[in-house]
Amino acid sequence: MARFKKFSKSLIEHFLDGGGLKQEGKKKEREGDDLEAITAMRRRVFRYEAVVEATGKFSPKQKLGEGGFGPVFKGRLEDGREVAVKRLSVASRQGTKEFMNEAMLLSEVQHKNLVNLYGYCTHGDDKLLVYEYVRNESLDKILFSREENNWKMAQLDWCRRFNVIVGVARGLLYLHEEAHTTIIHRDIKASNILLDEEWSPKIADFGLARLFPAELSQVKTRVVGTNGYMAPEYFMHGTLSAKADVFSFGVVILELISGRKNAAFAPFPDCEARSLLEWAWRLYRKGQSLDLLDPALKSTAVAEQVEMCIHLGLLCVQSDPKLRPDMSRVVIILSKRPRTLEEPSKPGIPGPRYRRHQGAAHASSPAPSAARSSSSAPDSASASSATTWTPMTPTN
Ligand SMILES: Nc1ncnc2c1ncn2[C@@H]1O[C@H](COP(=O)(O)OP(=O)(O)OP(=O)(O)O)[C@@H](O)[C@H]1O
Repeated sequence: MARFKKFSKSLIEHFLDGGGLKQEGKKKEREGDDLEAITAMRRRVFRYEAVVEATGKFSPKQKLGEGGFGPVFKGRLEDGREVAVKRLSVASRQGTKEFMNEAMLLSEVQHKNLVNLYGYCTHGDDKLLVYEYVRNESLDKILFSREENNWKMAQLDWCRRFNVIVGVARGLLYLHEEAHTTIIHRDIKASNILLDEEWSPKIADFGLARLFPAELSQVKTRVVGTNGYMAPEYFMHGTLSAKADVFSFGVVILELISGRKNAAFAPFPDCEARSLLEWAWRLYRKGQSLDLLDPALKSTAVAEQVEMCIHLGLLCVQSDPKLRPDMSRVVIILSKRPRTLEEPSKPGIPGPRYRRHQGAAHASSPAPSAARSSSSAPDSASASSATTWTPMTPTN
């Protein structure tokens, strides 16, 4: 942890200084560390012209999508590698420091269930992140835009969906407990889970991730997140712990099983629930969990596994973060499939990308991410008529 802090700070200073090495007054050991780190970093710095060429001058035809930090373009580098280039929009108000933060985090963090950052570059106001291109793109496109993704949807049978659950769990465990420092993703959702050519999941978008001091169990911080996935304690009070990711992961499990988007859940005949989580909970209590199943999974589902995953999903989305399992327990549950699991308590109500307005300090003009977000009103169950809601800005 200490090493990473030192590493980050010195590299940010180096780049903000236009590359000048501040060697004066630094200890030899630190100089060695810095030089090693800078060399590693330089290897990852792309020429702007190379990125422009790879993406066909950021051709709209090569645009893969657009998130809170700006558009993402598909490209091919001179050496043949396919890449996804995230062009951070100037209007996103993300500063050079944050850009460096994401770039450094990702280049340090390597796991088969995390998207690999090949490199990055800056050019004037332009800041670009160059990622490996993940062939089957994001889970949300497959699950929630089925018509355009018919073929991919047909490939996403139960066995593959189960593997996605397991892979994302492993990726998150790595971030929370195994990486050189604890990293809370903060924005786990279907659009941040990419699927490779073998349908293996890779967690994307560490733009919201922050270094999280291992010695603290939780910190108070600004709230950033996405409609339908945010843990209630995080969006209501800004209380962030790894259990916020566990909550979002639970939402993803239930979306994968039902094929329904939590944020766009609309009650249907005979469904009294107002949200996907409530629906899953009610079915579970009636012993009818399997009714949650996406009809597209009927022929491939393994009933016992599906039931266990629904149970696990409900444990993850419990209102009280202390009751949610941590990711190491989640991975154990998924691999050992214990016969008995504790009863889940009522699910929490996920927050939108907005938070309760608590005075002038929180008032800010809508950030592009919030403005573009499909979220609209806060969840009715958690909103009071006297409450106003402020769009969240990206972390800075
Ligand atoms: N490495 C990648 N490989 C393939 N497709 C990608 C890659 N990265 C992003 N994409 C595609 O680009 C789209 C936009 O990605 P991005 O991460 O910017 O936004 P998002 O996750 O949808 O939203 P937000 O930034 O608000 O969280 C994704 O939905 C995904 O389909």
